[in-house]
Amino acid sequence: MSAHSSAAIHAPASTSSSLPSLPSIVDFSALSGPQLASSIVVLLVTLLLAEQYYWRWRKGSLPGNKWQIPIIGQFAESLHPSMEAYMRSWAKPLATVSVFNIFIVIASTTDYSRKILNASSYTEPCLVRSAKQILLPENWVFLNGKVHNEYRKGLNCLFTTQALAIYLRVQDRIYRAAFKRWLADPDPEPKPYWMIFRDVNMETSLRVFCGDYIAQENVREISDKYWQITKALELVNFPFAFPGTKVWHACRARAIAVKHLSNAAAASKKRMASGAEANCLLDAWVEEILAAKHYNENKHDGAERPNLIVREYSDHEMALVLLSFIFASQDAMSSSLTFGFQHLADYPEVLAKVREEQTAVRGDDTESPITLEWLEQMPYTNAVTREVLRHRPPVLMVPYLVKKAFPMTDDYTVPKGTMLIPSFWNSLHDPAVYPDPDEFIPERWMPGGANYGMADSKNWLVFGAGAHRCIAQNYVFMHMTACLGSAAMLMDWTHKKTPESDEIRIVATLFPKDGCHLKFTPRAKAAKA
Ligand code: HEM
Repeated sequence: MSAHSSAAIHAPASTSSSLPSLPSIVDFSALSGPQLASSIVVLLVTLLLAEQYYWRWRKGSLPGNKWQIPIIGQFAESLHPSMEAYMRSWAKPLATVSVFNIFIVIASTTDYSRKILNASSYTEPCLVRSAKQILLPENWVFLNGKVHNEYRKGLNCLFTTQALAIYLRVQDRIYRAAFKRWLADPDPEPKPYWMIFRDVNMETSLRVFCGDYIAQENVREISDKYWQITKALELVNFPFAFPGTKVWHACRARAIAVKHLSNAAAASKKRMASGAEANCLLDAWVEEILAAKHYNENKHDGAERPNLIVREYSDHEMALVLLSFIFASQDAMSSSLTFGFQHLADYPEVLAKVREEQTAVRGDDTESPITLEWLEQMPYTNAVTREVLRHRPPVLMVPYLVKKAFPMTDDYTVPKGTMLIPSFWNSLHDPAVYPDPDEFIPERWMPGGANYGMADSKNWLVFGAGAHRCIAQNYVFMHMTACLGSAAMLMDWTHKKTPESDEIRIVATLFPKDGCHLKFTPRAKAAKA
């Protein structure tokens, strides 16, 4: 038995012999009924006043309610997030909220957001409050500092040009199959497509990540169950994962996903050991590990190979990395695809330019799978992707946990334990940087446009910044540009505008409030025009 556990076992015995027990200090049995009642009232009032005092102390000079609803704070509001409420909190550079006594500071200027994202000695990523329960505490996304940087370096091999070329082949196959299904829909009326885009996106992710190592019925199962995870992605959930709560459902969904992903990792290791060709992200990863091992065993000059991955990854560890990718991508990508299709229908002049570019690159060839070389020759379609991401940034905020008091301004230090949230909407809708920021204008990214060549400008926070910036930015551009470009080439679609089309619904990320009513029809003749 370890020294630690034996000390823990012996402690109560020694304390009970040296300290008076609680009833001997406050002998409740000696109190009359009214005395007991008034003692309890005094105790409760003291606790409630202490809670209010603590709130004001943490808030300091920052704006925010003078008083908090006891215990739950603004929990009710956080259950139904709305753009209107978010906009109110972004009206000030720093705003404060409390939910179940979790003190939250929301930062909404570019300078503050960047300061937080680059303060890894003061902060660590906490995603949303329930994320550790859902993704499991050992997941690499919760690492920070040097150990995080090292781990992340080992994952860079998953997003090389060579790896992206493999993924693009898989994506092309899945989009085309989805387009066929949408075109074959006999219903003449437009219908909401946001959940359909979501399903296609999950299928794309799982096939890109796991190839054919996951059976179709398991892809379906993960996709269906994953909705439970999306629904649990509230900033702050009910604190206990009791059976029936959203977090409890999400943890059950995660267990199923991890089981299938672990099995896929094991199958990829087995297949790649026999020298097979890489067909998916897992294969590309295993191939890299095998190549590194081989190099290590055979190197003659003792030189280290750059980006060498020398260690093994267990099936479970690989599954958790894939889960983190699904977690990071599923909702954001579904949101961006939905707005991409909606905007192309609402701005026919933009769609016409996309088609012109697609035809210039592909000619009459609508059948060959899209390639990385082709994508490089599509600056306008890429500009559409960039503008969709700016106009409707799918990740509005990234919560961090303050692990050491963090001097935010000259007169305000964010206390340890605070959930500190940089938010990006204001940066991406700043009229000084993006003229007419609420308009959808892909031309701003083209030669002669206001933002041409400014992809790395200070305000471009779509993918965050600093050590935890999105690892898959190139993948995102490839995914969106390939999908929207091919759709424009192969189909026509109409968007039924409703009063809610331009309003935003928040379910983990942003979607058009009406779910985006679309109807797809073939474009065989026009494609040849
Ligand atoms: C429209 C799509 C996407 C958007 C807008 C987006 C945005 C973001 C943002 C804002 C962050 C946090 C950055 C920070 O804390 O500074 C992030 C992190 C991350 N993203 Fe993405 N993302 C997208 C798609 C993806 C995809 C497709 C993947 C995986 C295939 C992915 C994997 C990750 C990972 C693993 C992290 C955490 C990185 C780390 O902690 O080192 N994301 N993403």
